[in-house]
Amino acid sequence: MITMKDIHKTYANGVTALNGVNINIDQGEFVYVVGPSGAGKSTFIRLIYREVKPTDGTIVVNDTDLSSLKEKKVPFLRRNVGVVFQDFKLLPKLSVYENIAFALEVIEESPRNIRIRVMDVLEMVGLKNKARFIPDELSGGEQQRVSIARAIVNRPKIVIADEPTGNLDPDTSWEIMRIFEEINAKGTTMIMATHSKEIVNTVKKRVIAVEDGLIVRDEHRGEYGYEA
Ligand SMILES: Nc1ncnc2c1ncn2[C@@H]1O[C@H](COP(=O)(O)OP(=O)(O)OP(=O)(O)O)[C@@H](O)[C@H]1O
Repeated sequence: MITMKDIHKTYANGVTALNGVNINIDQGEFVYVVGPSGAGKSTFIRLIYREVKPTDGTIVVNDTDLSSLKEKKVPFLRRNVGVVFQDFKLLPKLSVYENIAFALEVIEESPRNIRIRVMDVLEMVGLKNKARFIPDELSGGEQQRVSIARAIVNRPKIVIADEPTGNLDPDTSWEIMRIFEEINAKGTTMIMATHSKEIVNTVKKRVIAVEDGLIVRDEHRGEYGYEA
């Protein structure tokens, strides 16, 4: 499903973010990526949707070797990898509905299918009644739910979330976690980088800890393991 072999990443400025990462993540797993600031968590996550290319090593995602993937094939990879960001990254001038439909319009889904699928995911995240709102008219938690709906509308095999609750209050963060658990329960792999000790120690999952560009711990039903 996701395999990294001896992955190294040194950015153009000479900073080495990953320094020999080996990992295997199976379809349907729920994985937290934890570690101190600057440890390499975002770099690890960005490799999976080819936002970042490794300097060395091989990475295979959904049977595709990303090391040799041609640039023009990257959009095909991204159809199977939904991404959720800390700052939502919604298009401010488009409605909730349009923000989500956009992901399907680019792959030329029929208008009828688009309508059905957008309303389905809006129902799942509890925002059917806000389809015509623009992002500014929503709370942070609601905006994050829209971005989750956008990430799953293509029915990807993997959903990646980089600090998805970083800008949200605790109650809203639990709502977001409930949605991620529901997505995962349907067989989607969930990979989430987080600094939330409370979430990791409450909703127990596999924990991968990254420090200085290396995986230093990998435990099923693991603990956060750092001071919050
Ligand atoms: N685009 C980039 N260009 C140059 N250096 C980068 C780039 N992105 C990250 N880095 C550097 O790589 C190292 C790892 O960064 P990364 O963002 O992966 O860490 P992180 O664990 O996600 O940190 P945080 O918890 O603060 O988000 C850091 O030293 C960072 O400054």
